[in-house]
Amino acid sequence: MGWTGGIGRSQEQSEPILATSALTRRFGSFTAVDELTISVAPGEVFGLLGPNGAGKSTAIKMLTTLLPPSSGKAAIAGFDVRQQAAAVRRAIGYVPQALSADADLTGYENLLIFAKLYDIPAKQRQQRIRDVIEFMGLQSVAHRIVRQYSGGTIRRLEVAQSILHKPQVLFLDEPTVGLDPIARSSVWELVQQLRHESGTTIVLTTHFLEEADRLCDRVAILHGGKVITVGTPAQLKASLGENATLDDVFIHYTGDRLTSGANYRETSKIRRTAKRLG
Ligand SMILES: Nc1ncnc2c1ncn2[C@@H]1O[C@H](COP(=O)(O)OP(=O)(O)OP(=O)(O)O)[C@@H](O)[C@H]1O
Repeated sequence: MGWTGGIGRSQEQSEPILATSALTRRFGSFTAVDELTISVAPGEVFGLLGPNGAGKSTAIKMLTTLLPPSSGKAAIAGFDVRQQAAAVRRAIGYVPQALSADADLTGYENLLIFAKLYDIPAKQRQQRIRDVIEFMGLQSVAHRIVRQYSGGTIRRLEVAQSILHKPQVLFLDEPTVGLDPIARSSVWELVQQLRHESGTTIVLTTHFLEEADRLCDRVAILHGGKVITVGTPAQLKASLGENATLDDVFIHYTGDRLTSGANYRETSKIRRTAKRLG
């Protein structure tokens, strides 16, 4: 069986695979995520967009069980992120903004560590790793140390690590930050391939609105921790008028420009990531 054989998504399923209700996270008196209510259908590619500090990463951290909510609810694959965190972790994959592969190991060795972390039975590990290496097109580099990889290849390895256990929902937190345009488009091709061939539901954040427009079935725009609008890119653009772009929609709702004139925080993040990814 190849990589895509066993994920078992039921396209017809009408229940959302991810649903939140008034999900809130406060840090002291500051509310980073404010009553977030969204629902994502199985197989959807859902984008969380918003200016720096809008609450995207905090929302993803709550959904991936890394940060407890202050109030509200979230369920993934029917499991509550608070009460059933272990089951949620088995149902999800997560590629964080920070580098999650060890540069001093080979791609294969990194995958082996993740296979053990995910508790994939020893008898299945080799085959599962081989399948995922093939699926991600990592055959020619699997036995080289990660330090020698290009930024785009590191991201492919990180996605490979995160889907070894065949998650139903994959979270990608700014997967293309710091990558050049060619590497970026190879990561986005991969997202499309994952979605089409394995039916994985994908929740991503990105600063590239054109890419969100091309890839996402629906996007939610966050501002000040709140969802200010949600819809398909086509619906959101049409609501502003003919020839509107997702950039126009973004500026309309947030008064902010996302893709140019990066502020200090954004610039330092891009540089940090670019440095890490070489
Ligand atoms: N541990 C923390 N303690 C205090 N404040 C925090 C903490 N984590 C995040 N925040 C604040 O919460 C707000 C939302 O941060 P978050 O990282 O979720 O935003 P974001 O939309 O992901 O931004 P970016 O695009 O820059 O990653 C920011 O104002 C941030 O400073």
